[in-house]
Amino acid sequence: MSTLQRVIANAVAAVDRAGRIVKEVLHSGSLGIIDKAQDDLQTEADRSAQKCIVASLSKSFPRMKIIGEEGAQEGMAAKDDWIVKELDGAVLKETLPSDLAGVDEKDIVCWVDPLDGTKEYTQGLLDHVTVLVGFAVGGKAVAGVVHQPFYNYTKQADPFKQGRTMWGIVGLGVRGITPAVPASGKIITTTRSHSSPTINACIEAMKPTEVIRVGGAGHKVLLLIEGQAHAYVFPSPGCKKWDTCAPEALLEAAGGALTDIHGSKILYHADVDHPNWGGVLATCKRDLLPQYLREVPESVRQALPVLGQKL
Ligand SMILES: Nc1ncnc2c1ncn2[C@@H]1O[C@H](COP(=O)(O)O)[C@@H](O)[C@H]1OP(=O)(O)O
Ligand SMILES: [Mg+2]
Ligand SMILES: [Mg+2]
Ligand SMILES: [Mg+2]
Repeated sequence: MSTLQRVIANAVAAVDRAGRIVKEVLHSGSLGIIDKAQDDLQTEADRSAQKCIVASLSKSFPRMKIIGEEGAQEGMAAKDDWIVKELDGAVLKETLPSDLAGVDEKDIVCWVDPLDGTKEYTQGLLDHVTVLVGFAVGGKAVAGVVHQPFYNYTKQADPFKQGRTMWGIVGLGVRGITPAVPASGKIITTTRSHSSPTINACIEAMKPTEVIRVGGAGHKVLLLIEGQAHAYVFPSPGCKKWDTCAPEALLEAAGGALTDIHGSKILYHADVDHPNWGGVLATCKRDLLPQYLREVPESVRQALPVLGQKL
């Protein structure tokens, strides 16, 4: 059994526990909101869910490098029942692509966003929330685990029996989600809570038939995979590597593509800068990406630094 496969299997089990914590905090009625920076909130759910995922993965895979959005969380003990040792059986049944099967634990970099869509979580837009665990090897996003705790959420049913988990491995495919493409139009999804004149100018230049403004990098990539939007356009440095690693791998495994606004690969080595300085551009199908890249106005390109290598 390959190490990467065991790591992904553990992450699939751990995100479910993290999603439970996200629900428990919501139902406690006390979100414990902290302002980390302007337009950058953290809640008790972000803190505790990160502790759960990082404590679980680091216990079983101590040589893997794990980078979480909420930092080291020093002084905060993980409760015993937050530590998930289980490995998801469905992941273990798969056969990994040969280039990933032999990867050593110390060469895996894990990017954790314990709660993506924090702003929307605090505003009750619960379906925008995802838990993201991405895995990179050699700087490339190769596997992504995405949990959506409030998928099709209804207050009438048991909250802990709701939610879904999706995962994808580049070269293998996706599980827990069925890829589709929009039937017609030119539908762009983008931020609802971190907008800017540059973002709006870029979208306007692309002449979409519809713009879907929703929260979360994970959520927007799910819209691409499920055929509700053609492109995710975010020419801003606001998204960090933990926002894009798992969504990028899931999208690529589903046949789409995610790069920066210049078409350069986003790099996920352990020592990289955390912000995605070149912004984010993603399409539901990989062959749609060049068209959207050509449509990025020169003024928008000038506003964002060029980094990395072209895809
Ligand atoms: N200016 C910003 N500061 C901090 N985080 C940001 C910023 N812009 C985007 N993000 C992160 O990227 C995600 C996608 O952006 P948006 O929802 O605006 O489209 C956000 O939910 C947030 O992740 P998180 O909620 O995990 O902090
Ligand atoms: Mg955040
Ligand atoms: Mg995020
Ligand atoms: Mg987050």
